[in-house]
Amino acid sequence: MNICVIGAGYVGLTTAAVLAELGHEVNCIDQDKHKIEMLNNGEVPIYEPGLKELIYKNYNYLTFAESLDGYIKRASVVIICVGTPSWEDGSTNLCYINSVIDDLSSRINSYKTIITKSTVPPGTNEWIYTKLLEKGVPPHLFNVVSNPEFLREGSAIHDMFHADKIVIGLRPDDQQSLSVVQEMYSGISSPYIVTSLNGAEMIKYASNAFLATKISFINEIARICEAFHVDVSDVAKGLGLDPRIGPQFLQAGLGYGGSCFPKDIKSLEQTALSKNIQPHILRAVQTVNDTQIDIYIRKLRLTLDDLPNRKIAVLGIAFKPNTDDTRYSPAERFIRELSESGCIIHAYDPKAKLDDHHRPNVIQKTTVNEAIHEADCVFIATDWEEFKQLNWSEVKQLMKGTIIFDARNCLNREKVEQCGLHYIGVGRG
Ligand SMILES: NC(=O)C1=CN([C@@H]2O[C@H](COP(=O)(O)OP(=O)(O)OC[C@H]3O[C@@H](n4cnc5c(N)ncnc54)[C@H](O)[C@@H]3O)[C@@H](O)[C@H]2O)C=CC1
Ligand SMILES: O=C(O)[C@H]1O[C@H](OP(=O)(O)OP(=O)(O)OC[C@H]2O[C@@H](n3ccc(=O)[nH]c3=O)[C@H](O)[C@@H]2O)[C@H](O)[C@@H](O)[C@@H]1O
Repeated sequence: MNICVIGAGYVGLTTAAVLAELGHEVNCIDQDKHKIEMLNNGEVPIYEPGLKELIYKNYNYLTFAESLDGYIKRASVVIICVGTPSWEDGSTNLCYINSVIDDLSSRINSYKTIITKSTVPPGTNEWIYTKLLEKGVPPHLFNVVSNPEFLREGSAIHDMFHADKIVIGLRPDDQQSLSVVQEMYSGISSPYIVTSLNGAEMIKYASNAFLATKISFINEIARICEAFHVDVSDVAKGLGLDPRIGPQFLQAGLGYGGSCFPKDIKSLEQTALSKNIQPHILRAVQTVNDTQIDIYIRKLRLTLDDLPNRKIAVLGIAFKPNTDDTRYSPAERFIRELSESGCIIHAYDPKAKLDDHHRPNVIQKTTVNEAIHEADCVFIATDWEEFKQLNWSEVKQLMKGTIIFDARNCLNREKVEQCGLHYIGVGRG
């Protein structure tokens, strides 16, 4: 098949590379000139494990361009993967989707299956269909399909090849799109969930909201555990063995971040409010998440006297391990809030860079040892494997103080304490 993927971000690039690997000819379009130049020069603008290799392997089946011109004509399938950020009030800003519809409408001259992979609120795909009709695209030349994406950054390629489901939302009279999508994904043996356009959009939001709820739930439980000197990791283990609950997404920590959970939960909240439905759970999930960092700053103040004159090594800047993505990263927010105390912060991350708007007392170091050197406290803000594998005797030698603050509960407490260091975790008594 000839497929046009619009948007060369985390989702668009992964989709393009995976579809090329499945044997399709894929044209990936992005309005960002710099990204396209990089891709055409053999560079990949984001860090995602295995992505560079998959793109190189399929270079002959992939093209990268700034404009849809020429590519739409050839494509039978168009996949929209542009960003859907939040407006100030939390509702979804559909300006990028809107501009794609404008770009597409004047170029559709033969039948296209238009698939939306971007996360969009219920009703958006119906609106896309109507908008294309209003712009004069004849109904026999297109159909609109909702195919939300469930990949996680850091394991995006694996998640796409081994998706636990492929969700397809169709218009009621659409008889042809399901077989088009099945042909496109042939090679991926995941179960299909076929529903309406609105149904597919809701499945995506409900999934992210449920996962975020699990995280805020365990973070609230961690607060209670702390007060009763109980280790929340034991509680999570006990909870997770119940098959009705499951073990995943019960890791207490600094709270959830990233480009999706924060915006998608806000968007679903606004969607509910637009229909006069009070989303009590969604509000509580956000309240817990928004206050999680404050708890750990307060704890740090209690643990270290004279915080303004201390040096803190913060390990981790990305919102989670195995990515360079810092969008809504709890680690970056923690660094920003902690820096207001005046203490010196030496930050380190294997892949992510601090943004340019930090105070002068925040310095990014290029190795973990440089960050730790002479530190009063080491604060684990992102659970990278590199931090879990640290040699704690060597860390002790390099540090000035002895406090290891494990804000992701990812370290082996005994190993840390055996080296004469003082371990503090999240909700671990
Ligand atoms: N990042 C993730 O892990 C996941 C993201 N999603 C959803 O997928 C969508 C995309 O997310 P990301 O890939 O993270 O975004 P991103 O911000 O990394 O990439 C979006 C790309 O679209 C391009 N773009 C915007 N308007 C355009 C236009 N009119 N024509 C051509 N290119 C245009 C931008 O230049 C950018 O490169 C969002 O709706 C997000 O919620 C869904 C599942 C996972
Ligand atoms: O819609 C999206 O964009 C994607 O959002 C998440 O994927 P992602 O944001 O890449 O990362 P997650 O692994 O879900 O982690 C999100 C945040 O929650 C935090 N988290 C996760 C799990 C946990 O137990 N505890 C916890 O604090 C992570 O540190 C991170 O900050 C979902 O897991 C994907 O299914 C979805 O496709």
